[in-house]
Amino acid sequence: MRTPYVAGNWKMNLDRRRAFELAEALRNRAGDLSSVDVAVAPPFVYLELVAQTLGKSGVRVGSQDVCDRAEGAFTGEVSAAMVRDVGARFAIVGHSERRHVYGEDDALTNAKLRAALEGDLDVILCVGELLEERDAGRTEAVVREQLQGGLDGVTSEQMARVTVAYEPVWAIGTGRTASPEQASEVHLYLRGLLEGLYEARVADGVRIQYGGSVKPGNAAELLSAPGVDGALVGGAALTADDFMGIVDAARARG
Ligand SMILES: O=C[C@H](O)COP(=O)(O)O
Repeated sequence: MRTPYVAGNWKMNLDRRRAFELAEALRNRAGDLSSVDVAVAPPFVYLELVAQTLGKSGVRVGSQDVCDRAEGAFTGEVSAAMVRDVGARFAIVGHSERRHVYGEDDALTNAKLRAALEGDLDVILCVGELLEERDAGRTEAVVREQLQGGLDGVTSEQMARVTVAYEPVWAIGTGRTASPEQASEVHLYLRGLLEGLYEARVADGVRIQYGGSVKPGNAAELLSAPGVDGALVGGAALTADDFMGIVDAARARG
C-alpha cells in the first residue's frame, strides 16, 4: 500500500509575510503525518524561510523547478545543490506551466530530473495532456511520451525518489477537474507504463498524484479513485484551511 502524498505548489503567489504565515499555520495544524506525506513548494526566494518555519513538523519543502546544470554561468538559474542548501528536499519538474508557458520539452525535463536526483533531491515529475490533445484522443500518447522522456536513463534505484503527477492541463486552475473515472484511467495507464519500464517491485512503489483543481470538496472522491495516490495542489494550497482539508481527505483514505 503506497502512503498517500499531498503536495502544495504555491506557484508565483504570496509574499514573504504570507508565505511565513501559511507555513506557520501548516506547522501548527499538520498533526500526525504517519499515514500521509505532506509537502509544499514555495517560490525559490521563500524556500529557506518556509523550511525553517516548518521545522520538524514533518511537512517537507521543495522547489517548483530546478536547473538542469550543477553550476556555472547560467544567469537566472538555481541549482539542485542551492535549493537543498536552503532546506529543499525535492523538486518539481515538467510542470505544465514550464512546458507550455516556457517551452520546456521532455529532454530538458529529463535533464532537470536527473540533475535533481544527482543533487540529492526527490522529484515530482508532472505529465498531462492539453484539452485539444484529449479531444483528439491523444491523451495516452502524450503522457507516454512525457513519462518515458522524463525518465530516460533513470535507474531502478533512483526511482525510489520519484513521484509522478498526472495533471490534465485543461483542469489546472480552471475549476474543472477530471472525473475520478478519467483520472483513474490515466493513472492506471501510467502505472502500466512504469511496469513496462521497471521491475514490478520498483514500479509498484512509485506514487502517482492527481493535479488539477483539487479542492477540499472533491478531494475525497478523487483520492479514492483507483490508481490515485495523492494530489498536487495549486490554488487550494494557498490557504491552510483548504490545504489541510485535502490532507485530511488523504489521511482518511490512508
Ligand atoms: O501544481 C499544481 C497544479 O498545477 C494544479 O493547480 P490547481 O490546483 O490550481 O488547478
